[in-house]
Amino acid sequence: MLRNSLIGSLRQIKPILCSQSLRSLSNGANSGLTTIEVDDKSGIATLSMNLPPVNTLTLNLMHDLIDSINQIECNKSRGLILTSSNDKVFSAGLDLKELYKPDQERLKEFWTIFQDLWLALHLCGIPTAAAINGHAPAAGCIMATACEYRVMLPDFVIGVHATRFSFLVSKWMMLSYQSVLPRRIVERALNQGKLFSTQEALEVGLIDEVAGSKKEALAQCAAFIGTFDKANPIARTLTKRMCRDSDVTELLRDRAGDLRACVDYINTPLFQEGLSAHLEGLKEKK
Ligand SMILES: CC/C=C\C/C=C\CCC/C=C/CC(=O)SCCNC(=O)CCNC(=O)[C@H](O)C(C)(C)COP(=O)(O)OP(=O)(O)OC[C@H]1O[C@@H](n2cnc3c(N)ncnc32)[C@H](O)[C@@H]1OP(=O)(O)O
Repeated sequence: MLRNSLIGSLRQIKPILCSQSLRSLSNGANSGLTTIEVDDKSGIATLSMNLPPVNTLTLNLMHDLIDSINQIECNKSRGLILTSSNDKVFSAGLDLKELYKPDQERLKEFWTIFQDLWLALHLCGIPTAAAINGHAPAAGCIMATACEYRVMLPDFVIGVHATRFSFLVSKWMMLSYQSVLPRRIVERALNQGKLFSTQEALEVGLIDEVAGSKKEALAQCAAFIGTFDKANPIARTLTKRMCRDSDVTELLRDRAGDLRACVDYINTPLFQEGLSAHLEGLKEKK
C-alpha cells in the first residue's frame, strides 16, 4: 500500500495517512514471523526475522517484513534496525524450495513480493541499519545492503554467491550491492560468487563496523541512527529518496520485464540443474 503510493511519486513525502497510534506495534494481519520492539527512550524500532531454522525468505516472511516496515514507518519510529532472532544466521536468502520446479503462478507471486521487499527497504523514509548477527548470503546480503548502515558480528559470511549455482541476479539486486561497494569489487565478487568473511567485508566496505555481541551491534546501529538527529526528518527522507532514485527507477521502469526475465531464467535446465546440485549439497553437509 505504502509502496504503491511511493511508486507513483518517488519525490513525494509519504502520502498515505497512517492511522495507527504511536507504539501500537501489533503484528496484526501478518503470520508472526517478525517481531518489532520499540525502545521507549530512543524511539528506535528493532525488526527481527524469526523463521527457524535459517530465516529463508519465504512468501510469508517477506510479507511480514513488508508489513512490519510499513508499521514502523507509520508509527513514526526514529529509525529501524533489521536483525535476526537466530544467533547464527541473519538470513539464508530466498527460499530455494520456491525456485525448484516451481508452480508458475506462485513463482510470479514470489518474485513480485521479493521486488516489493527490496522497494520497501530502499524507500523506507526513516533511517535504517542492519545488525547482521549471523550469516547473510545472497538475498540476506541484498537486504543488508538496502539498509543505510551495517554492523556485523565476527566469524560469519556475507555476499552474493549466486554464480556458484548457475544463478544470475537481477540488475536492481546488483545495484544494491554496487551502492555500497565500488563497481570493480562488485564485478569481481559477483563473478567469483564470493562470500566475504566479516573481516574481509569490513576491509572492502561491505559492512561499516564489527561488533562483539548482538547487544553491541544494536547499540552501534542505534548510534548511527542518532547521527541524523540534527537533520529535518522530511528533508532527510526526500534526500535519501533522491540519492536512491536511479537504483529504484531501474526496477520500477520495467517490473513486469524483470519478472518475465527471472521466471524464464528460473525455468531453464541450467538454473534447475544448478539449484538441484545446490540443494543436494546442503543436505550432504549433515
Ligand atoms: C535475467 C535473469 C535474472 C535473474 C535470475 C533470476 C533468478 C535467479 C535467482 C537468484 C537469486 C538469488 C538470491 C537468493 O537469495 S537464492 C538463495 C541462496 N541462499 C543460499 O544459497 C544459502 C544456503 N544456505 C546456507 O548456506 C546455509 O544454510 C547457512 C550458511 C545460511 C546456514 O548454515 P547452517 O549450517 O546453520 O544451516 P543448514 O543446516 O545449512 O540449513 C538448515 C536447513 O535450512 C535449509 N536451507 C538453508 N538455506 C536455505 C535456503 N536458502 N532455502 C531453502 N532451504 C534452506 C537447509 O537445507 C537445512 O534444511 P534441512 O536439511 O534441515 O531440512
